Amino acid sequence: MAQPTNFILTPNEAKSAGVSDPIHLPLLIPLVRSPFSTLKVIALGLGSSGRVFVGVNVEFPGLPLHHSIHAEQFLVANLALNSEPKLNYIAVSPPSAPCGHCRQFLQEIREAPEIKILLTDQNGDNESFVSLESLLPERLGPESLLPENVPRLLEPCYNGLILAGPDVPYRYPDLKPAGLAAVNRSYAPYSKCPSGVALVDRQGSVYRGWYMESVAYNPSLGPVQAALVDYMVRCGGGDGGFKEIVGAVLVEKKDAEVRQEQTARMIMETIAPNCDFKVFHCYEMPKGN
Ligand SMILES: O=c1ccn([C@H]2C[C@H](O)[C@@H](CO)O2)c(=O)[nH]1
Ligand SMILES: [Zn+2]
Repeated sequence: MAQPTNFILTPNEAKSAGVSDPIHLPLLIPLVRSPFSTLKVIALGLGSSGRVFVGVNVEFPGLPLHHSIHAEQFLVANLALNSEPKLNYIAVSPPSAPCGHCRQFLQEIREAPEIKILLTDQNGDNESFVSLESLLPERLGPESLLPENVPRLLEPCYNGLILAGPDVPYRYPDLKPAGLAAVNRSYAPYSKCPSGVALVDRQGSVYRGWYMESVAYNPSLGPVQAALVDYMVRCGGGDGGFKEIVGAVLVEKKDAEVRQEQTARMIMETIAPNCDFKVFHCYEMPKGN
């Protein structure tokens, strides 16, 4: 079996792999294994901590194309799920620039216009960094709809949600607290309808991810996709792919205007038909508590 991809490299690991400068990010491309796509796209990102993050595109056979995860979106979710405060540089392979959808999704990061993107010519030569601003001028940014002080995608946030009763038992007890922790970190400043998903695999390992919105709504990343990013990052996608996932919990507000339940159930039924999928509701902790 091929070595699983290391989706997060410490500064020392990046250096050992020859990446001592962001221009060397493409050296990591041959090390990335990406089992979930026909056309493979790899995104590499250097965060402000010096860690290097990897993203791959994920396609879901049996689902409409718009449920796919772009490599750059995977990369951003990988940073968010692992508390990286800033993304400074990106390189995408095959030598290309992020598509329009990804340029838009990246806008949720504060000071996004300053993110540097590595551009290469068709031969993979003449590399140089350009700013995201130059690739997406006249952008629609979060400041169009949000006040300055609202935390942006990679900034810490806590939504103050608690689980609604009654406390129904569920066969994978670790998933409820993991789903609650996830919904509390969900980035949903536009709809104010946060959601989180926790997954468990056959080995009992728990993964989690949360809904991440875009000011343009459509490049938003669903909570199942985000949890699958965690699954890929931490176990490489598993030997049996997503079918290894045996339990899934979605936590969202009851009667939320933006509800994930039907979509999340449909995705899980398609990619992991034997998975036990449950929804739990949450509500905002009354102020003053
Ligand atoms: O910026 C892009 C553009 C496309 N893709 C993926 C999506 C799909 O899986 C495949 C074909 O478009 O490439 C990305 O990952 N990033
Ligand atoms: Zn894209």
